Amino acid sequence: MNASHPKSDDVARTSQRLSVEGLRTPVVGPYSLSLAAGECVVLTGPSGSGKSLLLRAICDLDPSTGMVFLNGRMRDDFPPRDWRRSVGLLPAEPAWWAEVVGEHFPQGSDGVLEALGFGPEVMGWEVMRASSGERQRLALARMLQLRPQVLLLDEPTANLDADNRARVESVVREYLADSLAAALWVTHDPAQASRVGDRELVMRAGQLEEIACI
Ligand SMILES: Nc1ncnc2c1ncn2[C@@H]1O[C@H](COP(=O)(O)OP(=O)(O)OP(=O)(O)O)[C@@H](O)[C@H]1O
Repeated sequence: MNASHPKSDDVARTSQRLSVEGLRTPVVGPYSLSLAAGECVVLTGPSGSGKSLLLRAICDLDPSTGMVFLNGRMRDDFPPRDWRRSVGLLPAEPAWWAEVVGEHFPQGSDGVLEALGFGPEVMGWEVMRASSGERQRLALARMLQLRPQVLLLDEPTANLDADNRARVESVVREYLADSLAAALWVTHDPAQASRVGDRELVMRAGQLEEIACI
């Protein structure tokens, strides 16, 4: 093997916000992909094809083999808590560890809650009184306050009407532009894929296929 290969691999990884190489769990993979700074890549594919499991594996919530790099640094070199703060997962059904919304926002709101359609009174709400669509938007705001460098978004607008869908799309696009974070955005909506995606990856029969976004 040519001795220059490892170095050129390092250069390629460092130039990407996220690099995934041969990532595999007992159920899905191996998958390889990369996300550039500021880029939004949409992930589509049939129900049950493994999109959510790929996001969980990248975030390190499920055991996996293969390699994942953030800005060229290997996932194994990060304390697990730091990895999960830097690579934020917004699951389809987010978990809540405190009863009142404000407890999840110790620094208060930084404007994201307002941009997502909430008034200041939301801080006093009990989480369980929020609708599923409200909880989805609250979970996005909670994740963004940690300033992640990669967003893994699992159908983040699945429960939303058109106005709130537009709010979420706009908040995420602005966040990526401001912070140069990258996003992997799972959607079943072709119109949304072309609105938010810079590229599209389709998961089909255990393969990731790249198609151009229209
Ligand atoms: N722990 C597990 N062991 C075995 N199979 C699993 C496990 N968890 C999920 N699966 C299966 O893996 C497949 C992929 O699930 P996944 O949730 O990733 O699909 P998806 O592409 O996100 O689907 P959807 O678009 O419906 O959300 C499904 O068939 C699911 O039943």
